[in-house]
Amino acid sequence: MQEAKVAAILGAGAWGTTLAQLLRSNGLEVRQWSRRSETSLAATLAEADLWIMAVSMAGLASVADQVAALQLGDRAIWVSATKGLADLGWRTPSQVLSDRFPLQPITVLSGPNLSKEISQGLPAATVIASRDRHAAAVVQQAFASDRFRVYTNRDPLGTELGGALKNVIAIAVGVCDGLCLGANARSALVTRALAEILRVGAYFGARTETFFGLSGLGDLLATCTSPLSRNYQVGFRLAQGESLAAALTAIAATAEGVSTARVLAQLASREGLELPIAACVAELLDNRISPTTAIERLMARDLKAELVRENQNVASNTLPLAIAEPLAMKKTYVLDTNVLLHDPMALFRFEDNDLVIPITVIEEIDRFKKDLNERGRNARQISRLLDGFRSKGHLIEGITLDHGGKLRVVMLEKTFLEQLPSGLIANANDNAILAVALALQQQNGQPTILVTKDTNLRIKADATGLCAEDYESDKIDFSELYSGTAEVYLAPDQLQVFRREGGLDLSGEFFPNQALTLVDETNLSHTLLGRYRASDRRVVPLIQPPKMGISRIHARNREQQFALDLLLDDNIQLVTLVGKAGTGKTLLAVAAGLHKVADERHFSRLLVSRPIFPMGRDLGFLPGDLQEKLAPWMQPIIDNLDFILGGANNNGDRPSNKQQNYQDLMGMNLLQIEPLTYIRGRSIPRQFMIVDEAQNLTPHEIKTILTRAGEGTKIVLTGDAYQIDNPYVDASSNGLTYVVEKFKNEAIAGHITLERGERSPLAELSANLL
Ligand SMILES: NC(=O)C1=CN([C@@H]2O[C@H](COP(=O)(O)OP(=O)(O)OC[C@H]3O[C@@H](n4cnc5c(N)ncnc54)[C@H](OP(=O)(O)O)[C@@H]3O)[C@@H](O)[C@H]2O)C=CC1
Ligand SMILES: O=C(CO)COP(=O)(O)O
Repeated sequence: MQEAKVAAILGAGAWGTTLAQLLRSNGLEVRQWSRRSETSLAATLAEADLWIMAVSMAGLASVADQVAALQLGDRAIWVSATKGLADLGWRTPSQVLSDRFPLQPITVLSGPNLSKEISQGLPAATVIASRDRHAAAVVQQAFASDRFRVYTNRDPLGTELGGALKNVIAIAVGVCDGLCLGANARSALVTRALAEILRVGAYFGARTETFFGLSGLGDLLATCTSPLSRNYQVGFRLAQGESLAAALTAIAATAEGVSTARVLAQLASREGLELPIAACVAELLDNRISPTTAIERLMARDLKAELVRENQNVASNTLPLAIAEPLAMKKTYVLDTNVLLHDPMALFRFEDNDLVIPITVIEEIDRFKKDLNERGRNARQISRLLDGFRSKGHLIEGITLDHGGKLRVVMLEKTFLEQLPSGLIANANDNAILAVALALQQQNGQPTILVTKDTNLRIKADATGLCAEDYESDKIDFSELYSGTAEVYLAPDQLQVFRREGGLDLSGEFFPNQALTLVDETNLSHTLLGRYRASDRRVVPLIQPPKMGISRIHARNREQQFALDLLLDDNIQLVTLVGKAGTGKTLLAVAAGLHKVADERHFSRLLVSRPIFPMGRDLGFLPGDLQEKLAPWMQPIIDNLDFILGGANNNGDRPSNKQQNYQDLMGMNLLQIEPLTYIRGRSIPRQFMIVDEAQNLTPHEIKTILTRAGEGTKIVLTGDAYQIDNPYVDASSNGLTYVVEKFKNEAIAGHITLERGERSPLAELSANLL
């Protein structure tokens, strides 16, 4: 990971100065600029790794324009630290930046961060939000310290809306406190405000859960409960009878809630959004109502239920009360072809929102339906599902799905295409789908979101002002993937009990079969290894491999010991091993499989398989019979078998009869190596089955494999989420990552992430650096 060394901060107010202090104490070189500085903007930004925007919203667009005019390249990562909303087009600060710097990585920094407390060295936490994981990690690293805890998330929009909207609410709470209305009134105001914030979030298509994190609820609480907040102070002073001008002069700093309230009032009236608190604050600020009238107006609103969708069996009812109401706003999701080809069941994954399939998507799906691969099968499944829906009504008029949402197929009208911005070719399928979504956005009273796995289409949508999302229903955050291991600190006598009695009762939350390193808390170099047994909440010792090793292979590090333990336990029917090249995952799995089949005879056969995805450019037509054609793809497995059966040492020395050995096993029907293509439709009883390179499979494909497991079969999935050759999955949406998370609570499954490379120093270095 690239490390940030130089940061340029634009804005020399309270926040910019505090951010500079945080970065300097982490050893970064920091340059700060404001419109009054003597140093030039160009000199401040030149060669900096981070460009941090910390000017008030009022100056953000003009400062961004000045930076863009300098044309300094797109290497630096932007960090947007401003909290506000632009009055033109309701753009958030990072959107204003991305309009001008479309090629640069953009991150958002936001959280409960009253600058005064942070500059005094008091502890605080914040969020770095970005769609660009790498950029978020670099910025996280630059700011994180033992007094400033930095989290990341992938919802910059929700993160920024939380930060902008809480300023308005802080003004309202300041008024409430200034009028001495008490704690009950303040709590009611903050709670109802959360509903209002969520409503805005739903309108823009932000993620609901973001508003319950640090940048949402966290910042709302900090700003509404601390007199340090300038926005709160403005409200408090208004309640004391001061004019807005006098209040702003007195605080002598930015109170973003003033302009944000006006922007929200405009949004509410133009888009028909119910934002009573923001509307009242705006009227108060413009001196159209008094503080007392503002409060009276809020209290005199129509009586209504707190929970709008009571007694409906929908997911939102499991969420806190205040959020149910904003979720009542339905959205229209327009689905791209690649979403349905990736997951035909996507049709059922949008709760009670409305779904639209542009006719172009149907035509594209039709083109794939004869394919003999996964994509073809999914295309056929979509066609069958849509055909089945026809019995419920006309797809063009819309049919109601079981969850309550409407599904309709929308024809492409000429007028839709005419509305596309010039420069977008009307006869491209992507643009036709975009045109339908844009037209619906204009016709619809509800938020419209284009869902596509195509990054470029999402960028085009963004450029045309349409909200676009990746399809993430089966996505797992890879950076937070369950590792399968944990450390437990114990007293020396507890370690003795574990050793003496062959186990130890353990309190605490662990996953079934989680590998535990028991650390002596008085001597950290003294450790014992065990595995958590969930049935009786005990940690038990690992299975000891024979002295000769497993098929002569010995574990070389702790992670490999954990992996072998899972591989050797016959009660564990599913093992997942994730690790980069050279960590030994495939070798261990093959060694354990051979041992179980040939030595212990516990399984009737070792079946090793891998999906066929060429690495790099395809070789084209290959001569020979099936085995010969498959040889290049199966060679990595054969290399592992060579190594084990030939008893090769680490210098690569091997006896000359090695090839004979694995072919002997195949002749005896103890070993079978075959591509995954041949697995579908079969039942696989009493076999030790290894699926190598499982990161190239979709969740749906993995399901097909796991459901083939017959009586007494053990399945081992191995892979490296950073080496994906399948264009339809990524580190977070591939089947291997998906299975790790889905099975982590199951007693018949175990997982280990292997981090340490053991192949060679060069292999290890390459896997880390490249
Ligand atoms: N203070 C805090 O605790 C936090 C603040 N924030 C956010 O950070 C942003 C900045 O806040 P903060 O530093 O506290 O505010 P200050 O009022 O202390 O400073 C504002 C900064 O913005 C600059 N600025 C204001 N208007 C313009 C303009 N029209 N053109 C160019 N520059 C301009 C000012 O320049 P000059 O110095 O020349 O006047 C100054 O550098 C706000 O959006 C705020 O919500 C976020 C988290 C915490
Ligand atoms: O954003 C802030 C705290 O997170 C600062 O709030 P004020 O701008 O109201 O002081």
